[in-house]
Amino acid sequence: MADEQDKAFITQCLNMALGSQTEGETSYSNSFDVKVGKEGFLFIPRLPSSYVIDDALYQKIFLIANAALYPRYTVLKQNSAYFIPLNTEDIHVQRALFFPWKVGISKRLVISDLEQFVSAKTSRLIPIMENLSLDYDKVTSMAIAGNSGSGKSYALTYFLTLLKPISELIIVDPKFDSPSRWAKYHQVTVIHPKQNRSKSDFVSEINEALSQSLQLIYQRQAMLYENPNQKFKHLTIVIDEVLALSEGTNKAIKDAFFSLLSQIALLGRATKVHLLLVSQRFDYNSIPVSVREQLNVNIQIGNINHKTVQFLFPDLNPEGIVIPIGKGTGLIQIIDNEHPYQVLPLLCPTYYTKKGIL
Ligand SMILES: Nc1ncnc2c1ncn2[C@@H]1O[C@H](COP(=O)(O)OP(=O)(O)OP(=O)(O)O)[C@@H](O)[C@H]1O
Repeated sequence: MADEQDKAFITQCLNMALGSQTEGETSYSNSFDVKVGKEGFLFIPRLPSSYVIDDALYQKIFLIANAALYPRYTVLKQNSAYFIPLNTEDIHVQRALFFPWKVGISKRLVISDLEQFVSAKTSRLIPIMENLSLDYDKVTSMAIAGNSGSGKSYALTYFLTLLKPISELIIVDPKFDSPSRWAKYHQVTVIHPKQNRSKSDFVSEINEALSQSLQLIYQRQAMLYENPNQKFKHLTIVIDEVLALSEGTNKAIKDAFFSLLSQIALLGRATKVHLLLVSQRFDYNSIPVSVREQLNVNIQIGNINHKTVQFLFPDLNPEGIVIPIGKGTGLIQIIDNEHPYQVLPLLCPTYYTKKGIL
């Protein structure tokens, strides 16, 4: 019954708003039909039609439906028209445009005591929103981007706290700020700049740590060669403000830094060595393209527009995605076998913790 209501509602919205896009044709003239399923809805054009079935039509339907179905469903933005074949012999209606959705809208997690939350957690999943969790066994590299004040450090502290029980951590903190304080409190290794040392010296120290991690990858690869079922403990290399490392650094040292990052991003997957990178933006100055291509959790917080999403979501036109208002909000994309291709509105968790750690 609910499906019938949703179908009637979507059909009505499309009839009224599509107008010029379908050359004035509507479902009343039998020019298209709508079908609702669990995973999304179908727009079934009746061909031949006087309108063109192309990306522009697909995006227009997305815009109309996503706004009309908010907050009942979140229609998942696709980069281009999503065609599916239909199981019929009738050539006029053998294809449909598919609009996948998630029931409801993204909801923020609010955690009243972060330490207690972490110690009470039994599964290895990392909760991100009320209906979204991350399986760390299935991802290798993560990136958090956002303008100043958007909530990157706050989100990073959350991830550090949740990762600590499941992963060894090496933290690089060029700003000598909250990650260093967090690391001191939790007795975790941290590399930060020191007063009497130069910038290049600092990046060399990071390269040393990256090189050791790469050695670990090689050792683990050799172990996997002997026993493919070998299990390893996660190791995460966390780098805050990556952009700060490449600016004003001696070229040879910067090149070595980029090369080490690339190798770790490429080879870390099977050997459970991860990168967690934070930066205002991820242009080609901050990380090599090959690292960007390996990222499988992309988080952009703060301002969301064509310009800000161009590095982490190069194919995405954010138009029509409802971005929640508030601190630590934006977009998230998880690329693994479990989640279909999707970019979701994100609200980073809000948590409370013992005073003085942040
Ligand atoms: N998810 C959230 N829930 C509640 N408050 C948040 C959230 N995210 C950020 N904030 C608040 O917003 C403020 C700014 O966040 P934060 O310092 O993490 O920004 P930033 O992106 O790291 O900025 P900068 O690059 O200048 O360091 C913080 O004081 C924090 O309390």
